[in-house]
Amino acid sequence: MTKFNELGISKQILTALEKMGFEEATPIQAQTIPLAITGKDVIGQAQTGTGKTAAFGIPMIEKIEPNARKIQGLVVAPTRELAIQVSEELHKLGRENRVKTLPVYGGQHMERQIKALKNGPHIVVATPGRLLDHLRRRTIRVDDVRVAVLDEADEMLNMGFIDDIRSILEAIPEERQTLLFSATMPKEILDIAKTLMKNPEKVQVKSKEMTVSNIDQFFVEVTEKQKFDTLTNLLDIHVPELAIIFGRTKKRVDELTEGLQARGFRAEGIHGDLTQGKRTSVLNKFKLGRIEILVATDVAARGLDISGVTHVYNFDIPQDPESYVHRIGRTGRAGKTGEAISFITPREVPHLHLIEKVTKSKMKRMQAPSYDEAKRGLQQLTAEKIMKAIQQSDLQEYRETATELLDEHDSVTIIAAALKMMTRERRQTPVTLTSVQPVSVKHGSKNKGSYSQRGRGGGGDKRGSFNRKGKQGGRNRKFQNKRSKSNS
Ligand SMILES: Nc1ncnc2c1ncn2[C@@H]1O[C@H](COP(=O)(O)OP(=O)(O)OP(=O)(O)O)[C@@H](O)[C@H]1O
Ligand SMILES: [Mg+2]
Repeated sequence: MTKFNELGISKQILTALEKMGFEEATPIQAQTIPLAITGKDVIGQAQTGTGKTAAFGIPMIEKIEPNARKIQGLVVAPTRELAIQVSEELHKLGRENRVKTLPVYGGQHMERQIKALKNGPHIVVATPGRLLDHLRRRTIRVDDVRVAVLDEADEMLNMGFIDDIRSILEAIPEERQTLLFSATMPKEILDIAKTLMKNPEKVQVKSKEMTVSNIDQFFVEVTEKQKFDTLTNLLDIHVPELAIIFGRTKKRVDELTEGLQARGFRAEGIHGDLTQGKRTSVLNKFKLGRIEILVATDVAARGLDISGVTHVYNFDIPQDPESYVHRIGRTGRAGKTGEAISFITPREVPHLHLIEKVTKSKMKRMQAPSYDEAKRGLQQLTAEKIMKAIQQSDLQEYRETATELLDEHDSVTIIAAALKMMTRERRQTPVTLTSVQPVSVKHGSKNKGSYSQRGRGGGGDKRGSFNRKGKQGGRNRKFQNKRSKSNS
């Protein structure tokens, strides 16, 4: 257990941390902050949701000279939503120092962005494509950048981004400090990383598993055709506060979203083909709880920190074990608990074992629930609504009719009828999705079954004590626990 004031952090940031409700440093923060404050290049690897943002954010803010209206810190992140989130967290950390942060990402108005850049931000958090655009147009100057961070570093150094990242880093003066963070760091990516840094120190908060121990991991074996009904059954039984459902493709996400909406769930989809306005509004609705289900491609797999996500469903199992680690890491953050449920078709069983092997974790088998179990789950929900009405509403004007009904039938019959009327029969809306091919372990690689172009991930970290004032989410815990136990 490390206090922040033992880490050589300045007074203003300590005040900011206090205001954010952070009481103790997490292990990755305790181990990387003092090192990075001395100016060393650091590669930091620790499990999802363990505070890597502040681990690089605090040393970066320490290096900012607020009186100089120049970009002194640059963070590169793989998605727009993550850039926005990281920028917000850095803003909170740097508030007492009057550090200005700006997210810069694609899909935003170029002119507006250029104007904001002229306002003199100290830190820019950018997605690679848009950042390169600005560098080419000379609308961003990185000559004064002292600290550069690659968040989700293994993703940023992967095939899709590596050339952009090289160009970006080449534009920054060589005296810079470079910090790389991620929950996963496959060996070959680590080798590339070292070529971009100066004698980096690798800090790996070790643990047995790559995944977070307070996420309960399950798999359900289902045929492709059974997947959707199984999903809605599970949702009715689990009653997530907020859930993320990952689908393999954009089309899949669209179809899943429509299907869930047709069955009466408050669900919306997010993927790369939507306009930025739509992406932002869907994510905001989800954060506010106006929708309870976010259906997503891997665009939402990394870094996003949304409190209240109690369940992650892999409707389609991901190709890469790393992707599995990041996806399920959208729950069980900052010491909270969560559940991850992966759907596996019979042909994908070997792939399941590969993921388990690489991540060094185990998924427990969960039986696909029956429709009757799901209906009981739904009835419980209706029962909760009735209990709430008893507690919260004035029922006086309904009493007369109620008494009349009781003259005709016994109370159980009347309540059963009321429950039936208030409970939606999901299966009355049939939904058929376009089938997708099962994921397969690719043979002929030295890795005993490699997956896509990436390599194997390394270890993870140990979750340390994680104290934060604030609420633990979850609605109607009592009912939920009872139900999930009987079904998992
Ligand atoms: N010392 C702390 N005490 C309490 N809460 C913290 C602390 N540090 C960070 N947090 C909170 O924990 C949550 C997770 O942090 P963060 O998003 O930085 O995790 P991460 O390690 O980057 O995860 P990922 O690998 O998914 O990107 C955030 O809500 C953050 O504000
Ligand atoms: Mg992160």
